[in-house]
Order: sequence, then structure tokens, then C-alpha cells
Amino acid sequence: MTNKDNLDGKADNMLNPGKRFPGACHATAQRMTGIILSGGKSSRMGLNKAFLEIDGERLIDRVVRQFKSLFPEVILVTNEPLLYLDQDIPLVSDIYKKKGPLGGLYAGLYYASYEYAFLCACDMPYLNVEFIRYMTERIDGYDIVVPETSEGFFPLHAIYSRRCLPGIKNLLERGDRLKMTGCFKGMRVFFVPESVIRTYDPDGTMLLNINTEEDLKRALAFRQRR
Ligand SMILES: Nc1nc2c(ncn2[C@@H]2O[C@H](COP(=O)(O)OP(=O)(O)OP(=O)(O)O)[C@@H](O)[C@H]2O)c(=O)[nH]1
Repeated sequence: MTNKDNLDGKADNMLNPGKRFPGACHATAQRMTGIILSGGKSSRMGLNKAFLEIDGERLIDRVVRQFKSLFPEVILVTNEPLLYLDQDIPLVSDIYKKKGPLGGLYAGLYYASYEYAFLCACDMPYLNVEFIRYMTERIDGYDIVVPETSEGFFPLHAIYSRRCLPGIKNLLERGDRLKMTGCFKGMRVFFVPESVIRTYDPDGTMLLNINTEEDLKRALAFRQRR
């Protein structure tokens, strides 16, 4: 089965979430959905982080461009679809509202056509396509692939199987703003070690996300030093 065959089934699949494309036994980026979350409040920044610009390109345009180069299907999860109509990708909204990023992950996985999806926040300016590809090649035999450093896990830059859906649903129905890592429980998780992360990212920028004005200044300063 080719990717073209996969995409031909896409529209139907969006109406019937969960329907599998046959033959998805060996997962790579070519057999994954890219899920971008842009459904937060950006309260610390005070304006929608997705529309901040770095190098003259908005963060949302950057991640959509990079994801399109990697994945045959890219979905944006937002609760303000009117702001993103210029993006040539499917827009979906949270099914469980006001639950934070875990709610966004649930909706993205629910609508994903592929068994695996790479999840990313909209506020990560220096994604490394090669590292993302490396992560996609680690998924076989696991349900989740997530980077881990001395700072902790990076669940907003991680791969999830649709097998996580029932566990996430259970969490969302029990709590409000939940820790992303709650969904690791009972799942087979591959933790990408810091030693590997540093080979792709010696200056420590690819997992940076922007929450505040200060973070933005730091991110721009990194850019100038490169
Ligand atoms: N779909 C969806 N995405 C969310 C939700 N909450 C946060 N996100 C996204 O998850 C990523 C990380 O969000 P945070 O920075 O933790 O939260 P935020 O609401 O954007 O920002 P703050 O209000 O400053 O905490 C960003 O890409 C957000 O757009 C949500 O409820 N639904």
C-alpha cells in the first residue's frame, strides 16, 4: 500500500475516526500522523504563542511546514478554528474541553488516521526534523516514545499510539488539568536518553518551548549566537 492510497482514504477516515489503514505494522514517519496542539490560553505570554514570529516566520507556520515534510497526515487541535483557516490541514477541536494538553492529545489521537502520532506543542521554535525522524524509528514494540533529560520528560514532543486512548479518556473523566505523564501508566514507554538527545542538539535548543516574554527573548538570543 502506498502513501497515496493512504491519503485517498483520509477524508472518509476523518468521519470514521479509528478506522485503520491496513498494513501499518512497521511504523515510521511515513506511517504516522503529526498532531499539533494550539488550544491553550497563552496566559503567561498574554497573546497567542502560535502567532509569535522567529526569523520572520510564525511559530505555527514553522511547525506546520516541518510536520508536512515529515508526516503524510498533519492535524491541528485548536478550539479557535477560525484563527487557523489559512492552514491547509484538518482542524479539530477538543472533545473534552478545558483539560489542558492531555485533552488536546486525546482529540488528536481520536481523529488520527494512523496507529501512531507524533505530538508537538505549537510553541517550540527549534524543532529538529532529524531527531523527530530518529524518534519515529524507535516506536516499534512501544506505545510511547518520549525524550527524557535531567530536567524531566518532554511529553509535548513525543509519539503516542492510539492504544493510549482508553487510558487518557479515563484520566480526563476523573480530573481537570492533568499531567501529561499520567498517560504513561501501563503503557510501554521508550525514554530517549539525554546522551542521544545531546548528539542531535548540542546547544540544547530543540526541546525549548516558549511560555513567557523572557523565554522568547532567550530563544531569539540563541538564534543570534548560531
Ligand atoms: N488542544 C488543546 N491544546 C492545549 C490546551 N492547553 C494547552 N494546549 C497546548 O499545549 C501546549 C502547551 O501548553 P501550555 O504552555 O502548557 O499552556 P497554554 O495554555 O498554552 O499557556 P499558559 O496559559 O501560559 O499556561 C501548547 O501548544 C498549547 O496550545 C487545551 O486545553 N487544548
